[in-house]
Amino acid sequence: MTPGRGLGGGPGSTDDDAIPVTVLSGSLGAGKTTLVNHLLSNAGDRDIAVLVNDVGAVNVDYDLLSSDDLPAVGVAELSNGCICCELRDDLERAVVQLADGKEFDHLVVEPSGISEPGPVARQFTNGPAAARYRMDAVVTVLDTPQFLGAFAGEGTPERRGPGTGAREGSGADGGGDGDDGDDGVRPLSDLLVEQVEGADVVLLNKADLCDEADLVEAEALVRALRPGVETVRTEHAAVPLDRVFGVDLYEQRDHSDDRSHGAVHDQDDGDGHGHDDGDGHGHDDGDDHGHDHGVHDDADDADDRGDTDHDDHAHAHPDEVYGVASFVYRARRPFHPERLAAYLSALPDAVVRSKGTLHVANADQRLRYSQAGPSVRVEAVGPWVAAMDETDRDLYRANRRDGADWHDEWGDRHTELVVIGVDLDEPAVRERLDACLCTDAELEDRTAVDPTEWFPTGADGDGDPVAVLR
Ligand SMILES: Nc1nc2c(ncn2[C@@H]2O[C@H](COP(=O)(O)OP(=O)(O)OP(=O)(O)O)[C@@H](O)[C@H]2O)c(=O)[nH]1
Repeated sequence: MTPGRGLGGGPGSTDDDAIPVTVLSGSLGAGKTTLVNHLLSNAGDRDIAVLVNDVGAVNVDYDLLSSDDLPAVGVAELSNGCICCELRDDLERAVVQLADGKEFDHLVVEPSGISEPGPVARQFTNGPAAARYRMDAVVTVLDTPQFLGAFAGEGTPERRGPGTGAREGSGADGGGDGDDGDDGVRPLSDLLVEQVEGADVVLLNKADLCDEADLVEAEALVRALRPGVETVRTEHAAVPLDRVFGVDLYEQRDHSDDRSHGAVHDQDDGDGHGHDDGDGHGHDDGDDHGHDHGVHDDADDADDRGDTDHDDHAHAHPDEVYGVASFVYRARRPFHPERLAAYLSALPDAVVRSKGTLHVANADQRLRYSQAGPSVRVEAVGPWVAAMDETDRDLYRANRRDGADWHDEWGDRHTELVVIGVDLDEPAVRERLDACLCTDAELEDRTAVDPTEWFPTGADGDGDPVAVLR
Protein backbone atom coordinates (compact mmCIF):
# COMPACT_ATOMS: atom_id res chain seq x y z
CA MET A 1 0.00 0.00 0.00
CA THR A 2 1.24 3.46 -0.82
CA PRO A 3 2.30 5.21 2.38
CA GLY A 4 0.00 7.98 3.40
CA ARG A 5 -2.98 6.52 1.68
CA GLY A 6 -5.29 3.69 2.50
CA LEU A 7 -6.06 3.20 6.12
CA GLY A 8 -6.78 6.56 7.59
CA GLY A 9 -4.73 8.21 4.88
CA GLY A 10 -7.25 10.82 3.91
CA PRO A 11 -8.89 11.32 0.55
CA GLY A 12 -8.31 8.59 -2.01
CA SER A 13 -5.48 8.07 -4.37
CA THR A 14 -4.47 10.96 -6.54
CA ASP A 15 -2.03 9.01 -8.70
CA ASP A 16 -2.71 9.11 -12.40
CA ASP A 17 -2.76 5.33 -12.44
CA ALA A 18 -5.45 5.13 -9.78
CA ILE A 19 -8.57 3.66 -11.32
CA PRO A 20 -11.53 6.04 -11.30
CA VAL A 21 -14.68 4.73 -9.66
CA THR A 22 -18.28 5.60 -10.36
CA VAL A 23 -20.63 4.60 -7.55
CA LEU A 24 -24.23 4.31 -8.67
CA SER A 25 -27.15 4.95 -6.41
CA GLY A 26 -30.90 4.93 -6.83
CA SER A 27 -34.01 3.31 -5.48
CA LEU A 28 -35.13 -0.24 -6.19
CA GLY A 29 -35.94 -0.45 -9.87
CA ALA A 30 -34.88 3.11 -10.73
CA GLY A 31 -32.74 1.96 -13.65
CA LYS A 32 -29.24 1.29 -12.28
CA THR A 33 -28.74 -1.97 -14.16
CA THR A 34 -30.17 -0.32 -17.27
CA LEU A 35 -27.53 2.38 -16.82
CA VAL A 36 -24.72 -0.15 -16.40
CA ASN A 37 -25.88 -1.87 -19.58
CA HIS A 38 -25.88 1.47 -21.37
CA LEU A 39 -22.41 2.34 -20.11
CA LEU A 40 -21.01 -1.03 -21.16
CA SER A 41 -22.69 -0.96 -24.56
CA ASN A 42 -21.32 2.52 -25.27
CA ALA A 43 -17.94 2.13 -23.64
CA GLY A 44 -16.00 2.74 -26.85
CA ASP A 45 -12.36 2.04 -26.07
CA ARG A 46 -12.85 2.23 -22.31
CA ASP A 47 -12.36 -1.01 -20.41
CA ILE A 48 -14.96 -1.06 -17.69
CA ALA A 49 -15.21 -3.41 -14.74
CA VAL A 50 -18.43 -3.72 -12.78
CA LEU A 51 -19.24 -4.75 -9.24
CA VAL A 52 -22.87 -5.52 -8.47
CA ASN A 53 -24.56 -6.00 -5.14
CA ASP A 54 -28.16 -7.13 -5.16
CA VAL A 55 -30.84 -7.45 -2.51
CA GLY A 56 -31.66 -11.06 -1.80
CA ALA A 57 -30.01 -14.39 -2.21
CA VAL A 58 -30.11 -14.37 -6.01
CA ASN A 59 -28.16 -11.75 -7.89
CA VAL A 60 -30.42 -11.11 -10.87
CA ASP A 61 -28.42 -8.06 -11.88
CA TYR A 62 -25.22 -10.10 -12.00
CA ASP A 63 -26.86 -12.60 -14.34
CA LEU A 64 -27.99 -9.77 -16.60
CA LEU A 65 -24.61 -8.09 -16.69
CA SER A 66 -22.38 -11.11 -17.06
CA SER A 67 -23.98 -12.03 -20.39
CA ASP A 68 -21.55 -12.59 -23.22
CA ASP A 69 -22.90 -9.64 -25.19
CA LEU A 70 -21.60 -7.03 -22.80
CA PRO A 71 -17.96 -6.01 -23.02
CA ALA A 72 -17.21 -5.67 -19.29
CA VAL A 73 -13.66 -6.74 -18.52
CA GLY A 74 -14.67 -7.99 -15.13
CA VAL A 75 -17.95 -8.44 -13.32
CA ALA A 76 -17.84 -9.24 -9.62
CA GLU A 77 -20.93 -9.94 -7.56
CA LEU A 78 -21.71 -9.65 -3.90
CA SER A 79 -25.11 -10.98 -2.89
CA ASN A 80 -27.30 -11.24 0.13
CA GLY A 81 -26.07 -8.34 2.11
CA CYS A 82 -25.30 -4.72 1.74
CA ILE A 83 -21.89 -3.52 0.64
CA CYS A 84 -22.16 -0.44 2.79
CA CYS A 85 -22.27 -2.55 5.93
CA GLU A 86 -22.03 -6.30 6.36
CA LEU A 87 -20.29 -6.92 3.02
CA ARG A 88 -17.89 -4.05 3.49
CA ASP A 89 -14.84 -6.27 3.88
CA ASP A 90 -15.99 -8.37 0.93
CA LEU A 91 -16.22 -5.25 -1.20
CA GLU A 92 -12.69 -4.28 -0.29
CA ARG A 93 -11.42 -7.73 -1.12
CA ALA A 94 -13.37 -7.90 -4.38
CA VAL A 95 -12.15 -4.56 -5.71
CA VAL A 96 -8.54 -5.23 -4.77
CA GLN A 97 -8.80 -8.65 -6.46
CA LEU A 98 -10.35 -7.06 -9.53
CA ALA A 99 -7.48 -4.59 -9.76
CA ASP A 100 -4.94 -7.40 -9.34
CA GLY A 101 -6.46 -9.68 -11.91
CA LYS A 102 -7.53 -7.53 -14.84
CA GLU A 103 -6.59 -4.46 -16.79
CA PHE A 104 -9.36 -1.93 -16.85
CA ASP A 105 -9.60 1.80 -16.70
CA HIS A 106 -12.87 2.42 -14.91
CA LEU A 107 -14.81 0.66 -12.16
CA VAL A 108 -18.57 1.00 -11.86
CA VAL A 109 -20.11 -0.10 -8.55
CA GLU A 110 -23.82 -0.84 -8.53
CA PRO A 111 -24.95 -1.19 -4.93
CA SER A 112 -28.37 -2.56 -4.14
CA GLY A 113 -31.32 -0.18 -4.29
CA ILE A 114 -31.38 0.08 -0.50
CA SER A 115 -27.76 1.13 -0.11
CA GLU A 116 -26.73 4.63 0.71
CA PRO A 117 -24.02 5.92 -1.59
CA GLY A 118 -21.90 7.74 1.01
CA PRO A 119 -20.53 4.75 2.91
CA VAL A 120 -19.85 2.89 -0.36
CA ALA A 121 -17.99 5.83 -1.91
CA ARG A 122 -15.91 6.32 1.20
CA GLN A 123 -14.53 2.82 0.90
CA PHE A 124 -12.61 4.11 -2.09
CA THR A 125 -11.21 7.06 -0.19
CA ASN A 126 -10.32 5.21 3.00
CA GLY A 127 -9.06 1.71 3.53
CA PRO A 128 -7.19 -0.70 1.27
CA ALA A 129 -9.13 0.18 -1.91
CA ALA A 130 -7.96 3.80 -1.71
CA ALA A 131 -4.49 2.74 -2.76
CA ARG A 132 -5.73 1.51 -6.14
CA TYR A 133 -8.78 3.61 -6.87
CA ARG A 134 -10.02 7.18 -6.75
CA MET A 135 -13.64 8.27 -6.57
CA ASP A 136 -14.83 9.93 -9.78
CA ALA A 137 -18.49 10.54 -8.97
CA VAL A 138 -21.61 9.25 -7.26
CA VAL A 139 -24.33 9.01 -9.90
CA THR A 140 -27.88 8.69 -8.59
CA VAL A 141 -30.55 7.31 -10.89
CA LEU A 142 -34.01 8.56 -10.03
CA ASP A 143 -37.25 6.88 -10.92
CA THR A 144 -38.61 10.35 -11.61
CA PRO A 145 -42.34 9.49 -11.41
CA GLN A 146 -41.72 7.69 -8.12
CA PHE A 147 -39.69 10.63 -6.80
CA LEU A 148 -42.45 13.05 -7.71
CA GLY A 149 -45.06 10.73 -6.24
CA ALA A 150 -43.18 10.79 -2.96
CA PHE A 151 -42.47 14.49 -2.74
CA ALA A 152 -44.20 16.66 -5.31
CA GLY A 153 -46.13 19.59 -3.92
CA GLU A 154 -44.56 19.33 -0.49
CA GLY A 155 -41.79 21.90 -0.67
CA THR A 156 -38.31 20.69 0.07
CA PRO A 157 -38.32 17.00 0.94
CA GLU A 158 -36.96 16.07 4.32
CA ARG A 159 -36.21 12.80 5.90
CA ARG A 160 -38.58 11.50 8.48
CA GLY A 161 -38.07 9.04 11.25
CA PRO A 162 -36.38 9.09 14.61
CA GLY A 163 -34.53 12.27 15.36
CA THR A 164 -35.32 13.91 12.06
CA GLY A 165 -38.54 15.59 13.00
CA ALA A 166 -41.20 13.26 11.70
CA ARG A 167 -43.41 14.51 8.92
CA GLU A 168 -46.80 13.08 8.31
CA GLY A 169 -48.06 11.59 5.09
CA SER A 170 -45.55 12.31 2.39
CA GLY A 171 -47.52 10.27 -0.08
CA ALA A 172 -45.98 7.36 -1.90
CA ASP A 173 -42.95 6.13 -0.12
CA GLY A 174 -41.88 3.37 -2.35
CA GLY A 175 -44.04 0.74 -0.87
CA GLY A 176 -44.74 0.85 2.83
CA ASP A 177 -47.58 2.56 4.48
CA GLY A 178 -45.75 5.74 5.25
CA ASP A 179 -44.24 4.58 8.48
CA ASP A 180 -43.74 7.42 10.86
CA GLY A 181 -40.66 5.97 12.40
CA ASP A 182 -42.15 5.14 15.81
CA ASP A 183 -40.71 1.66 15.60
CA GLY A 184 -37.37 2.85 14.27
CA VAL A 185 -38.31 1.88 10.72
CA ARG A 186 -37.98 4.75 8.28
CA PRO A 187 -39.92 5.14 5.05
CA LEU A 188 -38.14 4.35 1.81
CA SER A 189 -38.71 7.95 0.76
CA ASP A 190 -36.01 8.88 3.29
CA LEU A 191 -33.61 6.84 1.28
CA LEU A 192 -34.54 8.73 -1.88
CA VAL A 193 -33.59 11.96 -0.14
CA GLU A 194 -30.29 10.51 1.03
CA GLN A 195 -29.48 9.17 -2.41
CA VAL A 196 -30.02 12.62 -3.94
CA GLU A 197 -28.07 14.35 -1.19
CA GLY A 198 -25.15 12.01 -1.73
CA ALA A 199 -25.02 12.51 -5.52
CA ASP A 200 -22.64 14.36 -7.80
CA VAL A 201 -24.82 13.69 -10.84
CA VAL A 202 -28.55 12.91 -10.77
CA LEU A 203 -30.19 11.20 -13.72
CA LEU A 204 -33.88 12.06 -13.95
CA ASN A 205 -34.68 8.67 -15.42
CA LYS A 206 -37.96 7.37 -16.81
CA ALA A 207 -38.41 10.78 -18.40
CA ASP A 208 -40.62 9.06 -20.95
CA LEU A 209 -43.20 8.65 -18.19
CA CYS A 210 -43.16 12.37 -17.31
CA ASP A 211 -44.29 15.56 -18.99
CA GLU A 212 -42.23 18.74 -19.16
CA ALA A 213 -43.81 20.21 -16.02
CA ASP A 214 -42.99 17.03 -14.07
CA LEU A 215 -39.37 17.19 -15.14
CA VAL A 216 -39.05 20.86 -14.24
CA GLU A 217 -40.54 20.14 -10.82
CA ALA A 218 -38.27 17.15 -10.28
CA GLU A 219 -35.22 19.25 -11.20
CA ALA A 220 -36.27 21.90 -8.70
CA LEU A 221 -36.74 19.31 -5.95
CA VAL A 222 -33.37 17.75 -6.67
CA ARG A 223 -31.62 21.12 -6.59
CA ALA A 224 -33.34 21.99 -3.33
CA LEU A 225 -31.87 18.87 -1.81
CA ARG A 226 -28.49 19.14 -3.43
CA PRO A 227 -27.74 22.65 -4.69
CA GLY A 228 -25.45 22.76 -7.69
CA VAL A 229 -25.76 19.07 -8.52
CA GLU A 230 -25.56 18.09 -12.18
CA THR A 231 -28.87 16.79 -13.51
CA VAL A 232 -29.52 14.94 -16.77
CA ARG A 233 -32.93 13.86 -18.06
CA THR A 234 -32.80 10.30 -19.35
CA GLU A 235 -34.93 7.62 -20.90
CA HIS A 236 -33.70 4.12 -20.17
CA ALA A 237 -30.68 5.75 -18.51
CA ALA A 238 -29.24 6.76 -21.88
CA VAL A 239 -26.85 9.42 -20.64
CA PRO A 240 -23.91 10.68 -22.70
CA LEU A 241 -20.92 8.93 -21.15
CA ASP A 242 -18.92 12.12 -20.71
CA ARG A 243 -21.57 13.38 -18.29
CA VAL A 244 -20.82 10.55 -15.86
CA PHE A 245 -17.29 9.29 -16.59
CA GLY A 246 -14.10 11.25 -15.99
CA VAL A 247 -16.03 14.10 -14.39
CA ASP A 248 -13.94 14.09 -11.21
CA LEU A 249 -16.77 15.59 -9.21
CA TYR A 250 -16.44 13.60 -6.01
CA GLU A 251 -13.04 14.95 -5.05
CA GLN A 252 -14.13 18.48 -5.87
CA ARG A 253 -16.94 18.31 -3.35
CA ASP A 254 -16.72 20.24 -0.17
CA HIS A 255 -16.03 17.35 2.18
CA SER A 256 -15.40 19.59 5.14
CA ASP A 257 -18.68 18.65 6.75
CA ASP A 258 -18.25 14.97 6.06
CA ARG A 259 -17.03 13.68 9.37
CA SER A 260 -15.88 10.34 8.12
CA HIS A 261 -13.97 11.51 5.07
CA GLY A 262 -10.36 10.82 5.89
CA ALA A 263 -11.23 9.20 9.17
CA VAL A 264 -11.88 5.52 9.32
CA HIS A 265 -13.71 5.69 12.61
CA ASP A 266 -16.81 7.75 12.26
CA GLN A 267 -17.48 9.54 15.46
CA ASP A 268 -21.08 9.53 16.45
CA ASP A 269 -22.97 10.67 19.42
CA GLY A 270 -25.01 7.53 19.38
CA ASP A 271 -28.32 8.73 18.10
CA GLY A 272 -27.27 8.30 14.54
CA HIS A 273 -29.56 10.98 13.26
CA GLY A 274 -29.50 14.49 14.49
CA HIS A 275 -26.37 15.91 12.89
CA ASP A 276 -27.32 19.00 11.08
CA ASP A 277 -25.02 19.74 8.22
CA GLY A 278 -25.97 23.34 8.18
CA ASP A 279 -27.98 23.12 5.03
CA GLY A 280 -31.05 24.27 6.84
CA HIS A 281 -32.94 21.02 6.48
CA GLY A 282 -31.88 19.46 9.72
CA HIS A 283 -30.54 16.46 7.85
CA ASP A 284 -27.80 14.16 8.86
CA ASP A 285 -24.50 15.07 7.40
CA GLY A 286 -24.36 12.10 5.22
CA ASP A 287 -22.34 9.49 6.95
CA ASP A 288 -24.68 7.77 9.29
CA HIS A 289 -27.58 7.13 6.98
CA GLY A 290 -29.04 3.95 8.17
CA HIS A 291 -25.96 3.21 10.17
CA ASP A 292 -27.24 4.14 13.49
CA HIS A 293 -24.27 3.35 15.60
CA GLY A 294 -25.65 2.37 18.91
CA VAL A 295 -29.14 1.51 17.65
CA HIS A 296 -28.09 -1.90 16.46
CA ASP A 297 -25.45 -2.51 19.02
CA ASP A 298 -24.45 -6.00 18.15
CA ALA A 299 -20.93 -6.77 19.16
CA ASP A 300 -21.16 -10.23 17.64
CA ASP A 301 -21.60 -8.70 14.22
CA ALA A 302 -18.29 -6.99 14.58
CA ASP A 303 -16.61 -10.18 15.66
CA ASP A 304 -18.05 -12.05 12.72
CA ARG A 305 -16.61 -9.62 10.27
CA GLY A 306 -13.11 -10.15 11.49
CA ASP A 307 -10.67 -7.90 13.15
CA THR A 308 -10.56 -4.89 10.90
CA ASP A 309 -10.43 -1.21 11.42
CA HIS A 310 -14.13 -0.60 11.15
CA ASP A 311 -15.39 -3.49 13.17
CA ASP A 312 -16.17 -1.36 16.11
CA HIS A 313 -19.15 -0.04 14.20
CA ALA A 314 -22.45 -1.51 15.09
CA HIS A 315 -24.58 -0.96 12.02
CA ALA A 316 -28.29 -0.86 11.63
CA HIS A 317 -28.44 -2.25 8.12
CA PRO A 318 -30.55 -0.45 5.56
CA ASP A 319 -32.88 -3.43 5.26
CA GLU A 320 -33.66 -3.07 8.96
CA VAL A 321 -33.82 0.71 8.92
CA TYR A 322 -36.25 0.77 6.01
CA GLY A 323 -38.11 -2.42 6.91
CA VAL A 324 -37.19 -4.02 3.58
CA ALA A 325 -37.45 -7.80 3.28
CA SER A 326 -36.89 -10.10 0.35
CA PHE A 327 -37.37 -13.71 -0.58
CA VAL A 328 -36.74 -15.94 -3.57
CA TYR A 329 -39.57 -17.85 -5.22
CA ARG A 330 -38.58 -20.86 -7.32
CA ALA A 331 -40.67 -23.30 -9.31
CA ARG A 332 -40.18 -25.79 -12.12
CA ARG A 333 -43.87 -26.23 -12.91
CA PRO A 334 -44.97 -23.55 -15.40
CA PHE A 335 -47.29 -20.67 -14.66
CA HIS A 336 -50.69 -20.45 -16.21
CA PRO A 337 -50.33 -17.33 -18.37
CA GLU A 338 -53.72 -15.78 -17.74
CA ARG A 339 -53.65 -16.24 -13.97
CA LEU A 340 -50.07 -15.05 -13.74
CA ALA A 341 -50.69 -11.97 -15.87
CA ALA A 342 -53.69 -11.11 -13.71
CA TYR A 343 -51.69 -11.43 -10.49
CA LEU A 344 -48.67 -9.52 -11.78
CA SER A 345 -50.96 -6.73 -12.93
CA ALA A 346 -52.38 -6.36 -9.44
CA LEU A 347 -49.49 -7.07 -7.10
CA PRO A 348 -49.98 -5.87 -3.53
CA ASP A 349 -48.48 -2.44 -2.80
CA ALA A 350 -46.12 -4.06 -0.30
CA VAL A 351 -44.17 -5.54 -3.23
CA VAL A 352 -41.83 -2.69 -4.10
CA ARG A 353 -39.67 -4.57 -6.54
CA SER A 354 -39.64 -8.03 -8.07
CA LYS A 355 -37.57 -9.45 -10.87
CA GLY A 356 -36.19 -12.63 -12.33
CA THR A 357 -37.04 -15.38 -14.79
CA LEU A 358 -40.52 -16.73 -15.55
CA HIS A 359 -41.47 -20.15 -16.87
CA VAL A 360 -44.84 -19.72 -18.54
CA ALA A 361 -46.70 -22.71 -19.98
CA ASN A 362 -46.28 -23.17 -23.71
CA ALA A 363 -43.84 -20.26 -23.99
CA ASP A 364 -40.64 -21.44 -25.65
CA GLN A 365 -38.80 -18.31 -24.60
CA ARG A 366 -37.15 -17.51 -21.32
CA LEU A 367 -39.07 -14.55 -19.99
CA ARG A 368 -37.18 -11.89 -18.05
CA TYR A 369 -39.52 -10.19 -15.64
CA SER A 370 -39.08 -6.83 -13.94
CA GLN A 371 -41.53 -4.96 -11.73
CA ALA A 372 -40.66 -1.62 -10.16
CA GLY A 373 -43.52 -0.01 -8.25
CA PRO A 374 -46.45 0.24 -10.63
CA SER A 375 -44.55 -0.84 -13.77
CA VAL A 376 -44.42 -4.46 -14.84
CA ARG A 377 -42.41 -5.49 -17.87
CA VAL A 378 -41.67 -8.90 -19.34
CA GLU A 379 -39.12 -9.48 -22.07
CA ALA A 380 -38.44 -12.59 -24.13
CA VAL A 381 -34.69 -13.15 -24.05
CA GLY A 382 -34.17 -16.24 -26.18
CA PRO A 383 -35.35 -19.81 -26.24
CA TRP A 384 -35.13 -22.27 -23.41
CA VAL A 385 -32.51 -24.87 -24.23
CA ALA A 386 -35.24 -27.49 -23.72
CA ALA A 387 -37.20 -25.87 -26.56
CA MET A 388 -34.36 -26.18 -29.08
CA ASP A 389 -34.16 -28.99 -31.58
CA GLU A 390 -32.23 -31.99 -30.38
CA THR A 391 -28.95 -31.22 -32.14
CA ASP A 392 -28.77 -27.64 -30.91
CA ARG A 393 -29.84 -28.68 -27.47
CA ASP A 394 -27.15 -31.34 -27.15
CA LEU A 395 -24.50 -28.98 -28.46
CA TYR A 396 -25.59 -26.23 -26.13
CA ARG A 397 -25.69 -28.49 -23.13
CA ALA A 398 -22.30 -29.99 -23.93
CA ASN A 399 -20.77 -26.50 -24.06
CA ARG A 400 -22.56 -25.06 -21.05
CA ARG A 401 -22.06 -28.00 -18.70
CA ASP A 402 -25.33 -27.03 -17.05
CA GLY A 403 -26.39 -30.61 -16.45
CA ALA A 404 -26.74 -29.95 -12.75
CA ASP A 405 -29.68 -27.62 -13.41
CA TRP A 406 -31.31 -29.91 -15.90
CA HIS A 407 -34.69 -31.17 -14.75
CA ASP A 408 -35.96 -34.53 -16.00
CA GLU A 409 -39.29 -33.12 -17.07
CA TRP A 410 -38.61 -29.43 -17.65
CA GLY A 411 -34.96 -29.27 -18.69
CA ASP A 412 -33.70 -25.75 -18.02
CA ARG A 413 -37.20 -24.26 -17.84
CA HIS A 414 -37.69 -22.71 -14.44
CA THR A 415 -38.99 -19.74 -12.52
CA GLU A 416 -36.73 -17.81 -10.17
CA LEU A 417 -37.98 -14.55 -8.76
CA VAL A 418 -36.63 -12.18 -6.18
CA VAL A 419 -39.46 -10.40 -4.39
CA ILE A 420 -38.57 -7.30 -2.36
CA GLY A 421 -40.98 -5.35 -0.24
CA VAL A 422 -41.88 -3.41 2.84
CA ASP A 423 -44.25 -5.05 5.31
CA LEU A 424 -44.26 -7.99 2.96
CA ASP A 425 -46.55 -10.92 3.72
CA GLU A 426 -44.29 -13.57 2.23
CA PRO A 427 -46.58 -16.59 2.80
CA ALA A 428 -49.48 -14.76 1.14
CA VAL A 429 -47.42 -13.79 -1.92
CA ARG A 430 -46.06 -17.35 -2.19
CA GLU A 431 -49.56 -18.75 -1.96
CA ARG A 432 -50.81 -16.44 -4.69
CA LEU A 433 -47.89 -17.34 -6.94
CA ASP A 434 -48.45 -21.05 -6.28
CA ALA A 435 -52.08 -20.59 -7.28
CA CYS A 436 -50.87 -19.22 -10.64
CA LEU A 437 -49.01 -22.45 -11.43
CA CYS A 438 -50.69 -24.83 -13.86
CA THR A 439 -52.77 -27.56 -12.33
CA ASP A 440 -52.23 -31.18 -13.35
CA ALA A 441 -55.34 -31.00 -15.53
CA GLU A 442 -54.04 -27.88 -17.28
CA LEU A 443 -50.72 -29.55 -17.91
CA GLU A 444 -52.48 -32.53 -19.45
CA ASP A 445 -54.49 -30.42 -21.84
CA ARG A 446 -51.73 -28.07 -22.93
CA THR A 447 -53.46 -27.08 -26.14
CA ALA A 448 -55.90 -25.06 -24.05
CA VAL A 449 -53.09 -22.84 -22.76
CA ASP A 450 -51.96 -19.99 -25.03
CA PRO A 451 -49.50 -17.50 -23.51
CA THR A 452 -49.31 -15.15 -26.49
CA GLU A 453 -52.19 -12.95 -25.43
CA TRP A 454 -50.28 -11.84 -22.30
CA PHE A 455 -46.62 -12.68 -22.76
CA PRO A 456 -44.08 -11.87 -25.47
CA THR A 457 -43.18 -14.52 -27.99
CA GLY A 458 -39.62 -13.41 -28.61
CA ALA A 459 -37.56 -11.40 -31.00
CA ASP A 460 -37.59 -14.19 -33.57
CA GLY A 461 -41.32 -14.64 -33.48
CA ASP A 462 -43.94 -12.45 -35.07
CA GLY A 463 -44.84 -10.70 -31.85
CA ASP A 464 -43.22 -8.04 -29.76
CA PRO A 465 -40.29 -9.20 -27.57
CA VAL A 466 -41.54 -7.02 -24.72
CA ALA A 467 -44.89 -6.93 -22.93
CA VAL A 468 -45.82 -4.18 -20.53
CA LEU A 469 -48.38 -5.72 -18.21
CA ARG A 470 -48.90 -2.58 -16.21
N1 LIG B 1 -40.42 3.37 -18.92
C1 LIG B 1 -39.14 3.28 -18.52
N2 LIG B 1 -38.71 2.15 -17.94
C2 LIG B 1 -37.42 2.08 -17.55
C3 LIG B 1 -36.52 3.17 -17.76
N3 LIG B 1 -35.30 2.81 -17.26
C4 LIG B 1 -35.44 1.56 -16.78
N4 LIG B 1 -36.72 1.11 -16.94
C5 LIG B 1 -37.28 -0.19 -16.55
O1 LIG B 1 -37.35 -0.19 -15.13
C6 LIG B 1 -37.14 -1.54 -14.64
C7 LIG B 1 -36.05 -1.54 -13.61
O2 LIG B 1 -34.82 -1.21 -14.23
P1 LIG B 1 -33.42 -1.72 -13.64
O3 LIG B 1 -32.34 -1.11 -14.48
O4 LIG B 1 -33.42 -3.20 -13.50
O5 LIG B 1 -33.46 -1.05 -12.20
P2 LIG B 1 -32.39 -1.18 -11.01
O6 LIG B 1 -32.26 0.17 -10.43
O7 LIG B 1 -31.14 -1.83 -11.48
O8 LIG B 1 -33.15 -2.16 -10.03
P3 LIG B 1 -32.59 -2.84 -8.66
O9 LIG B 1 -31.18 -3.29 -8.95
O10 LIG B 1 -33.52 -3.97 -8.42
O11 LIG B 1 -32.67 -1.80 -7.63
C8 LIG B 1 -36.82 -2.37 -15.86
O12 LIG B 1 -38.00 -3.02 -16.27
C9 LIG B 1 -36.39 -1.36 -16.90
O13 LIG B 1 -36.63 -1.79 -18.21
C10 LIG B 1 -37.01 4.36 -18.39
O14 LIG B 1 -36.31 5.37 -18.58
N5 LIG B 1 -38.33 4.35 -18.73
